[in-house]
Amino acid sequence: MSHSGQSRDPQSSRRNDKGRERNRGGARSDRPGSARGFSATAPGQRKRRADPARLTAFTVLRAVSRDDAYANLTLPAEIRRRRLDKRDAAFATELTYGTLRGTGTYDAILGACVDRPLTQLDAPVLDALRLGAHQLLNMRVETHAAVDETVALVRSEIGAGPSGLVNAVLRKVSAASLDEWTERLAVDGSLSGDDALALKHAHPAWVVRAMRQSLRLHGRGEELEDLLRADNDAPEVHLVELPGVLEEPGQRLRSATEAGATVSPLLPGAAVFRGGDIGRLPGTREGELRVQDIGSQWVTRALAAAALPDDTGAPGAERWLDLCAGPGGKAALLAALAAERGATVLANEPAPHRAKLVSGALAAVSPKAWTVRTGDGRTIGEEAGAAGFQRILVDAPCTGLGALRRRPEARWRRTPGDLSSLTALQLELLDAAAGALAPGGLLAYVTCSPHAAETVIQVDDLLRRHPELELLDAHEPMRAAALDAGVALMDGPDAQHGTGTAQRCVQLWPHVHGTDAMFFALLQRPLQVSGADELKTGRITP
Ligand SMILES: C[S@@+](CC[C@H](N)C(=O)[O-])C[C@H]1O[C@@H](n2cnc3c(N)ncnc32)[C@H](O)[C@@H]1O
Repeated sequence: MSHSGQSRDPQSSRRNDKGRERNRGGARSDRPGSARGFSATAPGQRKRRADPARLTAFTVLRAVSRDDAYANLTLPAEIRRRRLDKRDAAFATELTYGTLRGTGTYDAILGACVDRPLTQLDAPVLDALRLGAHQLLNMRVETHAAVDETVALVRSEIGAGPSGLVNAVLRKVSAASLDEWTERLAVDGSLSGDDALALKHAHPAWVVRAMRQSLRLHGRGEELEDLLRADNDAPEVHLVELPGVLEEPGQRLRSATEAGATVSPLLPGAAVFRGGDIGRLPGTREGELRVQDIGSQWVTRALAAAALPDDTGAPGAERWLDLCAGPGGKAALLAALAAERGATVLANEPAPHRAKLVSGALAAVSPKAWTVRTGDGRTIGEEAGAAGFQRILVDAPCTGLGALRRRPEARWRRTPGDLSSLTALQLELLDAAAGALAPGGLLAYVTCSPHAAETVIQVDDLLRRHPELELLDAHEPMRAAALDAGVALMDGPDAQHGTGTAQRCVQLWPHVHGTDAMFFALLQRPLQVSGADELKTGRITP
């Protein structure tokens, strides 16, 4: 298991108790298991104050396990509240994200070092142990610093009582490297195949199996470990300048590049930002320059780029629909693209607070181009009218297994049980969207999950229920929307080689495209639907 880039070579350099890196030179005193690596002072006499970065990480870990909080929202607020400087903020981020991503594996290791089931430990103690285990096994923190600082954290935040236990357990953890631990546990537990990979790469075994199945469907059966590794890397930050909203197009992207961003060779208007304060970039406050994964940008642009039949017979401007719009990332780009060609977008979202976010996201685009509806997407037929919508985006609620890099705790929160309610909702939303399509209209089905049940199987089921729909080759509009390097990704050595339905859909992957694992299928309603098809879909009764 590797987490962010800084933990690749744990022996090359180490961090001192403040998390500052220092060269270890030839000294081996802090090698795991070496008695000289530990503080000679008894836990009861050591320092009592926790350092701010670890305290920040611990506070977020507690919020995640106690309140089901989202680390990607809680951590920045906590960093601001404690006024951490840049280095402490980076250290706190790695501590928090790494600990959360690795939770399942660290729990397996801690389980082997504690003389009782982990469920019998107080939750704050368990969080502190996980934090210590991450420093020992996956960061370049000196062993004595990882143990002493975690014990200090426990003393100041929980009390002196458990500090002896935490000290003893972390010493046991430090006796082997992460690879040694995972090998030992795999042997002891007779783990093989996906279960062993799950432990090694810190993914739940059901997620590993789902990833394997999906990769196979898309002709990438050999790439499982590459994907699992990529899931444990910190994602790059991608930016988009909304098209058509500036008097001087490209102006916001230019200032972003002057501040260190690199223009993306994949898509127009996109850039990659590898560090710095995004909020300071001109245009972010106004929403003209937005943070958005390139995968999200790509599928949105592809829906806009896909060709409609020459004459749909529809009078007036095209009507587009974003059925599941909250919080509005794709809606903003879609509306900007719509405004450029005189089309309008109806952005629908049932949760009122998320609908507000959608309005906020759309604020940079001419208000003539969009409307927000707060309502259940399954009742969208009310808005479709006789003419229907020419382009519909169904960016459905899903397990989010394609965005594991961004939401470090998500993999341990999701369960296979979530799939049945989500796939049922996806099915109903797709039916509603199919019913709202104009003749010749296009329906883009997008998920931020590569799970077969939410993607290819869902599309196959949709085609069974709606035989009038045609599944188009989604690669075509992806090429049309892309710059040369993006086209090369669709066609070159990295192109996918799936079969059947999977072959006509696009599945993006973090380890191939550097994006979230976004799925994109494109379906079209024919200009004229036969009476037999209408009968089958129940749109007319015999
Ligand atoms: C994957 S997110 C959409 C992300 C969004 N398109 C973006 O790019 O910012 C799915 C959205 O579907 C919404 N949703 C949940 N149930 C829904 C329903 N019955 N009808 C329409 N949308 C629904 C959720 O509130 C959530 O905001």
